[in-house]
Amino acid sequence: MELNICHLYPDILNLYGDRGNIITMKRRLESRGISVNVDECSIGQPLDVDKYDIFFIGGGQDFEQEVLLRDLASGKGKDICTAVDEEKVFLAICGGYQMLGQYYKTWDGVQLDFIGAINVHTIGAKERMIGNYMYRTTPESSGSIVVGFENHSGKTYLGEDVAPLGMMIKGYGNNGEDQTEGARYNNVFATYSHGSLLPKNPVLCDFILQTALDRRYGKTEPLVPLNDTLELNAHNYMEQRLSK
Ligand SMILES: NC(=O)CC[C@H](N)C(=O)O
Repeated sequence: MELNICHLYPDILNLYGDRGNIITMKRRLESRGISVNVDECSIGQPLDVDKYDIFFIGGGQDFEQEVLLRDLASGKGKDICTAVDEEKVFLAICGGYQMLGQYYKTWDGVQLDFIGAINVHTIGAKERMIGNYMYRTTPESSGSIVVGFENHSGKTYLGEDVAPLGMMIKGYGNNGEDQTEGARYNNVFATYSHGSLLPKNPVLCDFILQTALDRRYGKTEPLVPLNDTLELNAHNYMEQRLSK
């Protein structure tokens, strides 16, 4: 088996080492003998939607998000919507999550009209939501505890047809108001978790990989377990700290 991963806008949306999620997916697949190809697609480069099983979009500041608008409007936004409708797997972080939504109105009143691949919108607040945080994903998204780090001014609100990725245990999540965190629509997994999302949360990582394999090959054998001692040490340390 093999999976093809597309890293969208790696040179623009690249906060807090979000790229580590791609390294983790690749390593965890290759450890099971599954080949992985990773391509990058940025501004001005055509996107061949059919070629990919997983799309990854990292986080970025308001400025970088604005830089992308023209490229998205020139056709890539539509291509991304097609991929979402075709139930391709997406992992989108923070600014990349907001970009999949309808729009982002920044705290200083600038409206960025995004692609509407998922029915969410984001309104910037003056006070940023920053810190280590923790949530439990819904059963449809692995039902596991996720530890992470969030840093955003945007408050995201989910539309009717979009489920949360999880429910908050500690921290702000989507908006600091309704206890939801992230979004799940078709095979889109969107979250505010930066940096070490998949390295520290191997259960969620394998769930996402299994989803991509099942979509491409039909129902596949469960992924064989790996030795996750280090990953779970890091996970459990944060979980304990955040439980206090
Ligand atoms: N960390 C990020 O990706 C930031 C996203 C967005 N610019 C915000 O502040 O809400």
